[in-house]
Amino acid sequence: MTLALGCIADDYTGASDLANTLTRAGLRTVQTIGVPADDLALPEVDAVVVSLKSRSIEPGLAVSRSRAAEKWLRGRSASHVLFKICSTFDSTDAGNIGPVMDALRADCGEAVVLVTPAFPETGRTVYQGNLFVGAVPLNESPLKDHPLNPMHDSNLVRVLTRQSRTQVGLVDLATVTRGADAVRARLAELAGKGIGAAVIDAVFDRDLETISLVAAEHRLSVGASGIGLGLARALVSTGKVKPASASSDAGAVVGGPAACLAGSCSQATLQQIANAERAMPVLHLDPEQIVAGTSETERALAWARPRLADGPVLIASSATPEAVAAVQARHGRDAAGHAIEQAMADIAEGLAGAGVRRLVVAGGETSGAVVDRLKIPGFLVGVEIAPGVPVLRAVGAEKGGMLLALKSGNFGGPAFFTDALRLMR
Ligand SMILES: Nc1ncnc2c1ncn2[C@@H]1O[C@H](COP(=O)(O)OP(=O)(O)OP(=O)(O)O)[C@@H](O)[C@H]1O
Ligand SMILES: O=C(O)[C@@H](O)C(=O)CO
Repeated sequence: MTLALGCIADDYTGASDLANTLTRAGLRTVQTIGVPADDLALPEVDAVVVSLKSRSIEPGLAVSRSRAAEKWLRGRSASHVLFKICSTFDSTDAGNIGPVMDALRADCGEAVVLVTPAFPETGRTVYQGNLFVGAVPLNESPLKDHPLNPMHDSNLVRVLTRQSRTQVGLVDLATVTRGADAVRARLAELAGKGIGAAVIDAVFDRDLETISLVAAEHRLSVGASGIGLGLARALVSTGKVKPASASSDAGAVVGGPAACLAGSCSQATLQQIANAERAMPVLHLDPEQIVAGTSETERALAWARPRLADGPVLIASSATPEAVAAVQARHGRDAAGHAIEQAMADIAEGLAGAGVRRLVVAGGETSGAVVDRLKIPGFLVGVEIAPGVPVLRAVGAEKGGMLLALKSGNFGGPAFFTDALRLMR
């Protein structure tokens, strides 16, 4: 396999967002869960997105897993590797964006790494190094209340400086607007000063196209699906990849029972759950019971099993920022998050055992726990449900053919769950 583009994603929903973007731009793309095992049969593709669950783990572990993924991708001739992070730069001052970037930069000998989480299609833009979510700076957006990585600073030069060993510079919008040569000159200037990473402004897709023409000449970039789109377009426009048409359907019909699981506590997901109440039975889990280790999982499965024959069900742990803060105050942020993720994985396993073959999951960490438990090694990308969320068809012997949708917390319209199930036939 010879790859035109290698990608390492720090969570599974982000990986499917990127795989969707690359597929839509004409790259044959597969999403793998972790570094693929030698015996996993992969189709001939232009891009592989290796999904890691490395956004909120201990930085040393995030670094070692990312390096292993990079080694695998470079071993398949990927001259450029995109480290896919969240378009809202989800991370803490300890990492993991900076430490992973530093390690991958050292491995590939890059002088200065281009960094931009801009993804205009979903309202993420960067100006003067400040990340905006829609009309508001990151620190005023709902991300200030994220259960695992609350974001309190919109200035990415500052945020990345706190995480990285290298100095961080800025390529501003005025430079990007002057074109690729101006960006090259600015990067050379930064590299000359020993600055190893540059946050780059981008407001429109055309800015990302300019940035990506330059990024494609480098070995490494860090960003979200916006730069992924730019890189894909650069590969197609320079003739390095012959564009493939995106598949127009999700493949063979799977049928059978369907279910939705929500562990995301984002405003978007809370609204989508409220909307789903009108379309399907919804069970709200009790986080206190989960953390206390009682039989909340069995209660959920006993509730779901008799209902599955009548149509889809939704099981949610999602709660308001105030309720999340109360649970975290009592049990600790990581302990609560981990216990709830594992409960979701238990429930997913039980649902699959009850015959569910179509599963929608909301939340990156939640999706990671579920997909790991189901032991799915990778996905082919089907139709797009909403920007950044495709229908995924599992590959591999055990769960092959099963359909999933892994929704990033903030993505999708109010009717996301019913939209997804309509396309997952
Ligand atoms: N009621 C709750 N109280 C406390 N923590 C919760 C509750 N429900 C879910 N969680 C935890 O909150 C975290 C949500 O993270 P997750 O990545 O799944 O969603 P997200 O951050 O909205 O999605 P994304 O990363 O795709 O943007 C998980 O660790 C989950 O277990
Ligand atoms: O970039 C995004 O916003 C998403 O793909 C994501 O990573 C959310 O977890």
